[in-house]
Amino acid sequence: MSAEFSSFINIGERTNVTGSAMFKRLILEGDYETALDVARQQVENGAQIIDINMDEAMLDSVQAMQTFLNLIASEPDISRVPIMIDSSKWEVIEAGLKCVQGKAIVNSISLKEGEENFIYQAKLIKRYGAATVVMAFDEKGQADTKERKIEICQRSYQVLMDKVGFAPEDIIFDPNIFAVATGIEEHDNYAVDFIEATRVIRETCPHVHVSGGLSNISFSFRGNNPVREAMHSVFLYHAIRAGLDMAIVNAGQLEVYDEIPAELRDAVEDVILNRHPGATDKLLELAPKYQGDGKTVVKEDLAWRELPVNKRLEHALVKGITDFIEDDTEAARQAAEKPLHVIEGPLMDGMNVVGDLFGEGKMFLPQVVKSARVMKKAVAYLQPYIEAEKSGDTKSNGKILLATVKGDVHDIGKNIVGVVLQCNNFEVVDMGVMVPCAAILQKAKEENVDMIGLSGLITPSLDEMVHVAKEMERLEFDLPLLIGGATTSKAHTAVKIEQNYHAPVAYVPNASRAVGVCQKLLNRESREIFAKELAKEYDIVREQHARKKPRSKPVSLEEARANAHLPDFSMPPVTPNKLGVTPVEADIATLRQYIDWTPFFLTWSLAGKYPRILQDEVVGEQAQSLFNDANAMLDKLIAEGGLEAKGVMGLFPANRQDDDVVIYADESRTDTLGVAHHLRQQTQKPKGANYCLSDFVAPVGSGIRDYIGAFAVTGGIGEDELAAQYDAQGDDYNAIMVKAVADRLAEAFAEYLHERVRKEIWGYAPDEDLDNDALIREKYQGIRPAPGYAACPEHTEKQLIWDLLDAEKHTGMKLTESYAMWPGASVSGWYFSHPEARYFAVAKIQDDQLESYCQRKGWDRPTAEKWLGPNLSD
Ligand SMILES: C[S@@+](CC[C@H](N)C(=O)[O-])C[C@H]1O[C@@H](n2cnc3c(N)ncnc32)[C@H](O)[C@@H]1O
Repeated sequence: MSAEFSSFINIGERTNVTGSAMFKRLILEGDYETALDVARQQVENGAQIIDINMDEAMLDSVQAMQTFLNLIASEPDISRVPIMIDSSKWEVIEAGLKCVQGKAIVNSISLKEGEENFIYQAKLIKRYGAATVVMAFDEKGQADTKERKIEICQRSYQVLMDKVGFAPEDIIFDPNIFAVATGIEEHDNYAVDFIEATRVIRETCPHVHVSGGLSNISFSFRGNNPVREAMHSVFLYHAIRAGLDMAIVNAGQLEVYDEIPAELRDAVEDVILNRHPGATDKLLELAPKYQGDGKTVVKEDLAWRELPVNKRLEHALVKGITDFIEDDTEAARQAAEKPLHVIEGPLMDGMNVVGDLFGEGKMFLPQVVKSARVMKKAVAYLQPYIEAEKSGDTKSNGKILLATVKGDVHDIGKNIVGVVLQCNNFEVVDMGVMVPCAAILQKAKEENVDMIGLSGLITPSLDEMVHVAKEMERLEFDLPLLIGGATTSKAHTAVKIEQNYHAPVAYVPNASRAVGVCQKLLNRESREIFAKELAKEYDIVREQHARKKPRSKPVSLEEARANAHLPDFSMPPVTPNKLGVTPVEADIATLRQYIDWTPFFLTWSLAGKYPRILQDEVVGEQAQSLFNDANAMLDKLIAEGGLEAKGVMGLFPANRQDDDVVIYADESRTDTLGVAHHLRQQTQKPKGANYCLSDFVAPVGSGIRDYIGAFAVTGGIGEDELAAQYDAQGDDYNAIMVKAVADRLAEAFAEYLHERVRKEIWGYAPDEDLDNDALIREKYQGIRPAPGYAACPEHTEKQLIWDLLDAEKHTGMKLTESYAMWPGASVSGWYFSHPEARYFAVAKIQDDQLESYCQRKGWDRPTAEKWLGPNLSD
C-alpha cells in the first residue's frame, strides 16, 4: 500500500455509531440506504478511507457490520476507497474481514492481551491480505509518554516482522492522541509526546504508517468548534511534518492552517507544542471570543484524573462516571496483588463512600443507581482475570434472595432495593417476578442465602406473603424475612405475617432502609437485639390495631343501601357516539405530552411536585438530572422503538341492579354481556351517603338509557426485554429507568384515552378544553375507577373488563392468577360519565355484605374472604 500512502490520508469518521448520533440512529432504524449515503458523502468530501464502527449495545454488531459492508461492496463509488473495520470486538472484525472485497484495514490490534493473542490476530489479518492499525497499548496499559509510545511500537514492529512476517507497509501505528489543555499539568506535553514519538517511529520502523484519532486532542473544548478546528489544524500541521501520514478526521472540523486568526493560532500553537506553562489558561481566556454560538466554553473538568488511582475510582463511583472506569480498573488491577483485591479494596471503599453519602442524605437514589452501573462495569472488566485465577467468590456482606411474589409482576421497587444492597456489598439473588413460594424456598436453600426479601404491589400479594411466612415456619426455616412493596405496611406485617413465623420478620418501608435492616440481621448478636426490638414494636402495633375503634359505627347492608347516593338523572345520560369495543393506538410522542411527572420522582425517592421539584433547594439538581435522563430515554424510544403502547376501550348500554351494574349487548337491553359487582360503604354516614360505584348508573326499570365504559391500556409492551438488555450490560439505572418511563406512559395513556372518550368516543363533554395540569387534577366530568383501588378494591373484577374488551387479543395485556396486569406498566378500569360520579373508599364491609357478594359472584365464603381480605375486619 505504500504508494497510496505517499501523501497524508484522511480517514472518514462519520460511519461510526459511537461517534455520529445520526449514523447510529440510521443503523438502529435499519435504514441502511440512508446510512450508505453517509458513506458516499464522505468519499465525495475527500475521505480516502472510511472507518466503519458498529459497536453499539443495542445492535447485533456482527450482523450490522456484515450487512453494511455487503451493501458497500455493490456501490462502486464507495468501495473504491479502502474500508477500515473498526471494533473493539474481535468477532466483529473477523466478520467484517470476510465481507470486504478490496483492501481492508483492521482497527485495531495491540499487545494489550499479550503477544500470543496479538500474533494470532495479526496472522489472520495477513491471511485476508488486510492492513492493520496497531495501537500503542501493551500488557501494562496504554502508552502516554514519548518513550512508552516508541517502545511499544518498536516491539510490536519486531513481533510482526519476526513472528508473523507482516508486510511493514501494511502496519499503521496509532501512538494515541490524548487531550491537551485539560488543566492537568501531566497532560500538557501529550501532543509533543505524540509528535516526537511519530518522528522516531517513522525513522526506526521502516515503511510503516502512523495514524491517530484527531478529535481527541481538542476534547477539553467540546462545545467550541472554532477552537477545536484550530487545534486540529495546528496539530496536523506539526504532526504531518514529523511523519503522521493518516488520521481519522472529520473533514468539516478542519480549519485551513493559514486562515486561523493569528492570535488564536499562536495561542493554540503554544498549547499544542507546550511552549509555556500558562498556555492552557491563555487559550481558555481567548476561547469565548472565538465561540461561534456565543455560549460559554464547555470545558470538561478533568482535574480528578490527576488523583491516585484509588481516588479516581472513588470519584468515578460517587459521580457515576463510566468514561474512564476500565482504564482506572486496569491500573488498579496492575497495582494489586490479585484482581479480586481491586473489588475488595478500592472499589468497595468507593461504594462505602457512596453508601455513607446516601445514608447521610447527601446522595440521592438515582445517583446511587448510577454508581452501581460504574461498579458493575468495573467488576465485569475484572471478571475474566478473576476467573483466570480461579480465586473464588468475593467476600460479600451477605446473600439476600429477592422475589416479587406469585401473581405479581411489579418489580421497580424490588430492583431498586437490589441495587442499593449490591452497592453495599451484599450479594443479591434476584428471582424476578411472579415467583411461587416453593421456588423461593428451594432457591434459598440451594443458594444458602442469609435472608429472603419479598416484594409485591397489589393487595392479593399480601396474602401470598402470609403464605410464604407460614411455609417457612412449616418447613423449619430460620432465615430472617423482609417484607416490602407499595401495599405492605408495618401494621400488616405485625398483624398478619410476623405471628406466623418464629424468625425475625422485618418490614422495609423503602430502599434506603434496606441496608440498615439487612446489616442488623446478618450478625447473630445484632440480629437478636434487633429481633427483640422488632417483636416489641410489633406488639405495640398489634395492640394499637386491636384497640383501634372504627372511627364510625358499622351499619347493615340494608341501612347502607337505604342511604345510597341518588344522583340527579333529570338530564338523560348522553348516548355514546360509538358503542362497542374500540382498539386504540397511541404513539409515545403523543403520550409524552400527557405524562404526570410527580409520581415519577417518587419512584426514585425524590419527593416534591413537578415542575417545582426541579428548582427544589435540596433535590432540585438531582431531579433535573433524572428528568433529563428520562427525556433522553423517551427521545431514544421515539427514535429507535423498542417500547410500544397499546390500548382498548369499550362503551356499553348498562343499568344498575342494586349494587351491581348490568352490562347489555345492545340497546335492546335484553342480552347481557356481564355484570360488574360493586361494594358499598358500610359505616354510618351522618352527613353524606353510603357510596357504591353503581349508584352513578341509572337503575334497571327507570326507563333511563344509561351506559358504562371499560378500558385497558399499557405503555409497557417491550419493557421487560429492554430492561433485560440493560441488565445484561450491568446498567441497572437504565433498566429501572425504562420501567419507570413505561409506567408513566401507561398512566399518560389512561389520561389521553379518557380525554378522547369524553370528547369524542362517548362525547359527553365535546367542548372540554383542559391543559395537562387540569387533567392531572381531574377537573373533568366523570371518573375512571380502577379495580384494586379504594372504590372497587376487589381485583377479580378485572376479568370482566378483559372479557368485555377481549383485552388480551387487542393489546397483549394479561392477567395473572392474582389479577395483576402484565406488563407491569398497565392500567385498566371503568368509565362513569355522571357529573356527580366521584372516587371514595369502600373501607371495611360487614358480614351481610360478604354474604351478598358471595351470592352475586357465585363464590363460597373462603373465596370471598380471600379476595376481600383487606376489606374485612380482623
Ligand atoms: C393512581 S392515580 C394515577 C394518575 C396519576 N396522574 C399518575 O399519572 O400516576 C389516579 C387513578 O387511580 C384510580 N383511583 C384513584 N382513586 C381511586 C378510588 N378511590 N377508587 C378507584 N380508583 C381510584 C383512578 O383510575 C384514577 O384515575
